[in-house]
Amino acid sequence: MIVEVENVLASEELEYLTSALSKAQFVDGKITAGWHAKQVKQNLQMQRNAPEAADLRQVVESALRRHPLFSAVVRPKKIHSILFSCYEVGMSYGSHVDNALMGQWRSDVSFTLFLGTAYQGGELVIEHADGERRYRLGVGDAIAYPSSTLHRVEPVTDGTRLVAVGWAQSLIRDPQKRELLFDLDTARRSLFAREGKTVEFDLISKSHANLLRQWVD
Ligand SMILES: O=C(O)CCC(=O)C(=O)O
Ligand SMILES: [Fe+2]
Repeated sequence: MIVEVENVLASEELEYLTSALSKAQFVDGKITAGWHAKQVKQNLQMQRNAPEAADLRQVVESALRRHPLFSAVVRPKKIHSILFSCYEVGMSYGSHVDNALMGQWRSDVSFTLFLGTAYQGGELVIEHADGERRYRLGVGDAIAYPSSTLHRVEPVTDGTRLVAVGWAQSLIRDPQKRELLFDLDTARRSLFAREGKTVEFDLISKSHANLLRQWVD
């Protein structure tokens, strides 16, 4: 499931991130790419061990965790490997699949959090069996998509594309099971809002809880 998650960042957080990133040192993005992705990765990223890096990653992680849609769809066990990337004119990231393992953590869901819109080109393109979809979201919004997909970032033709990217290992490894739990949860909440705690609500809640118990990693 691909979800667009709006308003992940509060305005102070966005300001804090963009101001810190405007002063940060950026290095060649190839250093964190897998051996095949290196061939097509042309961007810059903030040095991972810069003194402010851990703080900036924490802002992104906690903003995502507290977002009700992101947490319900992704069910993150671990949010990891957050990077701050910058694409200047001519930079792009060709078609690739993300590494399945990053250190000890699995990548189930990839995300991009958009930190600026002053650029042209630079769409995130996700490939599907039946075609491609292109994404370019507003500032402070994020997209979450399966790490199993081939995807790319189109060349930036004007301005600078600044994003935070990262990965989540989900409590529910199988994307179909994750979607099923999300649908059941959405349905029971809407039923509750309309009719309160009915017998039907209790039965869906029971099924939801018991499936979660069976499937959680
Ligand atoms: O910048 C993006 O939207 C995605 C970048 C990407 O695919 C990656 O860093 O693996
Ligand atoms: Fe990627």
